[in-house]
Amino acid sequence: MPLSTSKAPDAEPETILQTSGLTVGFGGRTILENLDFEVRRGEILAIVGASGTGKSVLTRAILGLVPHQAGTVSAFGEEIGPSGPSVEMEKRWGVLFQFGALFSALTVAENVAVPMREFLKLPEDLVQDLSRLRIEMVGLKASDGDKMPSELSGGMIKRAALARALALDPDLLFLDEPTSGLDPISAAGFDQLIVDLRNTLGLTVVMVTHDVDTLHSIVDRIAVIAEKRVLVEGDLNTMKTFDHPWVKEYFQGERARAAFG
Ligand SMILES: Nc1ncnc2c1ncn2[C@@H]1O[C@H](COP(=O)(O)OP(=O)(O)OP(=O)(O)O)[C@@H](O)[C@H]1O
Repeated sequence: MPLSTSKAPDAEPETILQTSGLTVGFGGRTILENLDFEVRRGEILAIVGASGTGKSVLTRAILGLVPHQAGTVSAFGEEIGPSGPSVEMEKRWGVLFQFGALFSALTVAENVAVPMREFLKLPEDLVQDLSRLRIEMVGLKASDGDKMPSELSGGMIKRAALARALALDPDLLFLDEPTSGLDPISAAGFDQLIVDLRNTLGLTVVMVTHDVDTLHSIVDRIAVIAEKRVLVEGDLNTMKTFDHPWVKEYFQGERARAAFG
């Protein structure tokens, strides 16, 4: 059953993120070549592809965490120069890493406060209030803010990491396999949370995922990475009719049929 995905009314298609001719490689081995990709304001876009095709490399190249050899990356209408994204740009996006990447020696609330302390000069009581707000926004209890990451379940770790990704009230959210390791009910709950946040905060969401239920229930558009580029992009129906061995197996294979019906 698809989740409620109604969009904010002002979601005019507008490119918020774009790569043009992007080429990324390591030690003479090209992973992505001449890759064109765009993300429109307000959408939930999923990057899918076989293991090792370069989905994480693409997001890391966009975030400026790995260098690219050719092409351009632009975010919010501004090209990211050779020295990587500006601080102003970094403040406009939040990242949820695959395993949460919480600081194990800090409480949940302290983790959420890290970006605020790094980027904003706010009085301490405001930082604490904002951290609590973010924690509640992702469906955790305010009292969970006092817990250490080691005391959290897998689902709570994802939510705590999401609260930290939302710390600076970003426009754009990157999620790396957000539902991996969650049971189906927790995964569905997390998917609904992402939709709700997109709708209430007006976020744009880019996620790397292998979760066919997520693709079915909340994603607006899908970009398939294969053969070092975006092989095809579009909605689920486009994927279901695209003639390529991996795309066919992924979107029309047994597991896909179970999810897509
Ligand atoms: N820093 C690096 N140095 C050298 N090779 C790298 C580096 N980062 C990634 N690679 C290589 O790039 C290729 C793509 O990796 P990437 O992690 O993007 O795959 P992926 O599509 O995200 O896979 P998965 O679905 O399994 O997470 C892999 O062959 C990987 O070994």
